[in-house]
Amino acid sequence: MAKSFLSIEQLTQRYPDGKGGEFTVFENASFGVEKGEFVCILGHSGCGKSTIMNILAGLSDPTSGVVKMDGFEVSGPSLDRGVVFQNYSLLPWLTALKNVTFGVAARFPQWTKVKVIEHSTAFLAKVGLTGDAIHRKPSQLSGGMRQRVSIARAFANEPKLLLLDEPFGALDALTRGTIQDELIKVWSDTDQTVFMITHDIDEAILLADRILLMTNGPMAQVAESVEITIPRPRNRTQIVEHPNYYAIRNHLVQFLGQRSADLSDQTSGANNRPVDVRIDLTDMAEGDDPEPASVLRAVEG
Ligand SMILES: Nc1ncnc2c1ncn2[C@@H]1O[C@H](COP(=O)(O)OP(=O)(O)OP(=O)(O)O)[C@@H](O)[C@H]1O
Repeated sequence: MAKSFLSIEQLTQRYPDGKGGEFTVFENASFGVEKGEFVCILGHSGCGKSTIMNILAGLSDPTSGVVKMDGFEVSGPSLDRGVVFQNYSLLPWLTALKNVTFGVAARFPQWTKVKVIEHSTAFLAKVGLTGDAIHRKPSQLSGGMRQRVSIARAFANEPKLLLLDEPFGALDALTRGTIQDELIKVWSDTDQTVFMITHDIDEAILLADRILLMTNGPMAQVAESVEITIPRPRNRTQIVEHPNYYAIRNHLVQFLGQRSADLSDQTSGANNRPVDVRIDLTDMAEGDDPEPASVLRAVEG
């Protein structure tokens, strides 16, 4: 099997349990992400999503296992991997524009100052920030605007991989919807590879090419990789009318409501890969029996 652009190989994370022993967050987790893919990861609180993201970012080392990007082992943070956290993490003493140019100038040291500003301004505009707003400091911006700056900053650096850790978690539903649309727009313009943590099933279906489902911890597993068989461009109001929408949604709800617990705390094999799940009602002829078994094709990955 050809190696993926991002290859997570037999990742194990154990932590001290506070009683002299240790507990295993996940063991031998293995999966891949292809170049240009948008992958979301869903799972209950504490299953290890942020731990995986921190390892992918190079911010922490796993107990064992490796992550390879473009064939090279990830170790330590790098401008090749951009991270957007829920809490914005902007530099408070710099304006929105300077928060973006700061990273762009470091990423592209050969660029002129004018080019850095043009590039950064263009990315801020992609997320709806123009005019006076880009010269304000984070404390003078709303939460939604700050998160737009974070997203613009991350994309403007053109990292090979963008890691988004619940980037919309702190936003109200309306702002969240607008910024999700902007995120899709920037992503489709740039063809970045994105790995995103979310707790929101509908957000994941709207944004992702594929959703990874984690069982509950300890000993969590990335149990399934669910393909989102809904064509792009997707629109939040029309997507719900697609025949696959509720079939996929019900599958995810069922996993998180039941199977994530049923499958939890199981010892895992040496190479613990998710099962590929493809749900597509559109390739059924009219009059076919819409039994889940006939539309749900699970293939060992
Ligand atoms: N540095 C650490 N030391 C000890 N235990 C840790 C450490 N970091 C995380 N954990 C534990 O590892 C497990 C996984 O944590 P993690 O934050 O990755 O989960 P998560 O799926 O991202 O949760 P949430 O959705 O609530 O953010 C939890 O039980 C957590 O308490």
